[in-house]
Amino acid sequence: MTSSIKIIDEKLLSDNWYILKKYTFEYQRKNGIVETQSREVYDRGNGATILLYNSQKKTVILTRQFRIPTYVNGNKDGMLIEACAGLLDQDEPETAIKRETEEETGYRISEVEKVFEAYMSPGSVTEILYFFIAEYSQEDVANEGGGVEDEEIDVLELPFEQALDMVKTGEIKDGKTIMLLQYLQLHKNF
Ligand SMILES: Nc1nc2c(ncn2[C@@H]2O[C@H](COP(=O)(O)OP(=O)(O)O[C@H]3O[C@H](CO)[C@@H](O)[C@H](O)[C@@H]3O)[C@@H](O)[C@H]2O)c(=O)[nH]1
Ligand SMILES: [Mg+2]
Repeated sequence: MTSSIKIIDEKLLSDNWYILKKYTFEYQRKNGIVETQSREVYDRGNGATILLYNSQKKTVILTRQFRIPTYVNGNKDGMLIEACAGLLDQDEPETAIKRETEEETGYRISEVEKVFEAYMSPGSVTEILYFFIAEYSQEDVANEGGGVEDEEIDVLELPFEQALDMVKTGEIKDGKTIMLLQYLQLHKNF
């Protein structure tokens, strides 16, 4: 299929933190008719996420932090359990995820395995998220984690089976985290 998109206007709605724009574009429908559409697009850069696992102990490392968007949409105390993740901030995905892993979880990991990449909210957010997994062990601890600046991140070490159960019960409700837990279940013979 050939794309025949023509951007005809790009209006900045907010650059208060990240960038929200309204795009007006010509889009050719399957029947050949060209119509003009407008969509709001939020650009907060690309990100990376990682699931740390220990094959011997059959455990994983997750994080817990306050997420205001979930609080205003039904998550009672706003706390969310997630795989470690962060924005790339101009780095390559592998460099960025090693940096975020050390900042958020305290583990300094040298070998990471990229498993896939995905648009996580393609109707409105530009972001591609790069997904990684890595083995961790006690020897990899470099600091106590918790994040940088005003971040307040708890580090959780959980039995893998318990984490999977928490997906079923709804205690884990974050898309990237569920994707990574299921990847591990499918591919790592856990
Ligand atoms: N002051 C201010 N700070 C903000 C704002 N938006 C984000 N921040 C702060 O910017 C920092 C970004 O931290 P990262 O660890 O780099 O990113 P993240 O928020 O964990 O994002 C990760 O998870 C997201 C949700 O799953 C992913 O969308 C994203 O790709 C990334 O993987 C956080 O401290 C966050 O509070 C804002 O509007 N104002
Ligand atoms: Mg983060």
